[in-house]
Amino acid sequence: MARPVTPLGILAKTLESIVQKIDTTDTVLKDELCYAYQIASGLDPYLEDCTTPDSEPLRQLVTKTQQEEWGQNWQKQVTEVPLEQEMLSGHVEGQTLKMFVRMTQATRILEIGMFTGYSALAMAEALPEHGQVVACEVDPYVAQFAQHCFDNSPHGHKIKVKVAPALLTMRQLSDMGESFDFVFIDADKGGYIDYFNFLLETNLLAPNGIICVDNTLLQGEPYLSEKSANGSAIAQFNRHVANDPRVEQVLLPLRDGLTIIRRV
Ligand SMILES: C[S@@+](CC[C@H](N)C(=O)[O-])C[C@H]1O[C@@H](n2cnc3c(N)ncnc32)[C@H](O)[C@@H]1O
Repeated sequence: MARPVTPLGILAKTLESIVQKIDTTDTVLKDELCYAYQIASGLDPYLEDCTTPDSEPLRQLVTKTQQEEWGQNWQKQVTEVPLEQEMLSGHVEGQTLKMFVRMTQATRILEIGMFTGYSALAMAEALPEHGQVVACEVDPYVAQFAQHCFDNSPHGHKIKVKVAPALLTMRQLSDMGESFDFVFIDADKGGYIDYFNFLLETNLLAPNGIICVDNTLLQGEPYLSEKSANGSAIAQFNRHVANDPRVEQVLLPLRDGLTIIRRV
């Protein structure tokens, strides 16, 4: 069972715990807490319900990702980095990315951080036949896992996987004169500022290109006083983008935060 990894999911879980524990004769307080819990816990299922369902290959990819023993894989050194099922972005975010690709009519997509390939495949589904997703992933095992899932989809052939640290792949792509009209950043949080700067300072982001960045709310940490290393990295990234006159951006409270960025 996946643990909550979004500000809303954590809020709902916390309210649930309070509602279960509260021992009071104050029925007004109890009713208010139950109301707050219902509002918080009902939102995600409602969003899921009102959003176009995933394709069968995406559903199978999710199930396969949930069934994999990621903790054991890391202990047994099957994977080179620690991975967990919660990394997968999921239905509403996947459909959002797919919608953005259609809206921007992007044909060249760069993904930085692929994991089992959920977001790469969701975006590929929105591409025309000649479109391409170049997906950067540092871990060879999960890259192969994703490739098996892509092979089960009629859109999988549009995805080209590059197994290496993303910045290395980005340098190679830039040297080859490649550029992308849609970029999804969803890898190591400490690398976000470098990825962002590199995209803006090279030809890699096409002149009217869009960058989408995941986890920019990182479980609420950027606006809370206690931060993990990833929380601090995201807080710094968000400040960096907000202070950068080269871009305009909006941080959407979708799942764990999704920032949309364009050059001005
Ligand atoms: C949050 S997951 C990506 C989830 C995926 N985009 C999705 O929506 O399902 C982050 C992935 O980035 C990969 N990663 C971490 N650091 C990286 C790096 N420096 N270069 C490339 N990939 C990296 C991790 O191995 C992991 O698979």
